[in-house]
Amino acid sequence: MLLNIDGHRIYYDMVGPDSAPIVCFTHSLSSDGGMWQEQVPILLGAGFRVLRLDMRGHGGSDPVAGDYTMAILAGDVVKALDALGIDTVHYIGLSIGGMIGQALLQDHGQRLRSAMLCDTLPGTPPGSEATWDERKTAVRQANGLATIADGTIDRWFTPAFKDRNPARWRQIRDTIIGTTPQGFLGCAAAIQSFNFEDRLHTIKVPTLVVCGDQDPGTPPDRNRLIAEKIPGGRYEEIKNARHLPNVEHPEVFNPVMVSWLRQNR
Ligand SMILES: O=C(O)CCC(=O)CC(=O)O
Repeated sequence: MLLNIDGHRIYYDMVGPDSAPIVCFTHSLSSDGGMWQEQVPILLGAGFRVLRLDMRGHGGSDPVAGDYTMAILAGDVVKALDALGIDTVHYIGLSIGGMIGQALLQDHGQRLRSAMLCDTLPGTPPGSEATWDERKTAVRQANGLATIADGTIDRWFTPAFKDRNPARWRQIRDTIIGTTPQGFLGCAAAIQSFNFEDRLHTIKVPTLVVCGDQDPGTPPDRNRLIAEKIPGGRYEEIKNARHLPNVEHPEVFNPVMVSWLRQNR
């Protein structure tokens, strides 16, 4: 389904009973709401309603040209909630979804009942400018993400997972390649220019931070720091997982998620 937000269409998917508390998911850079498919049936079974939003230029959402900021991307989430008539949600975001989550926690905290931030960062890591410039150049030159897809998959999944579930990682690789260059470049610019570290202590919403123990791009120490700086923040690590622990080890991730949501229901 599509929502018109300021003239561009945002794709969303909402399932579950009208009266149930809503869990709102946002995804990582160059993925889409499909990265949460291992979580949806579990949440429906636990009595929640599930909303998945595709970021601009990702999945089924229209690309918008130019550089984005975390505030702009958080604004898309708030406008989508407004358009759907939703007051508050339990928020779960991974990677850039977790960065958008920090923007929401700081500037729109009244819309969140709880937050789960996964495999994310509190700010642009020092020294990462060149890495992001290289990825952006590769995407611009190829006018697409095909040339960065294999490197991305290797940061996202362990070799053991790739052996165990080739159909799933290939599906996610195809989603990476299907991401629009504008969506990737706009979001990459947002990742290159944000810093929430100094304001994390102002957050008042219950927050859990989760990270794969082998995540190379958004590593455990950066995630633990976010939990330490948020008053009452909690931290959990998923063993033997890289950047997408919800896909790599749903049998560990899902009980952590459901237990967290039940505590804050
Ligand atoms: O995946 C994201 O949303 C941004 C952070 C990132 O690039 C991590 C990675 O791909 O290793």
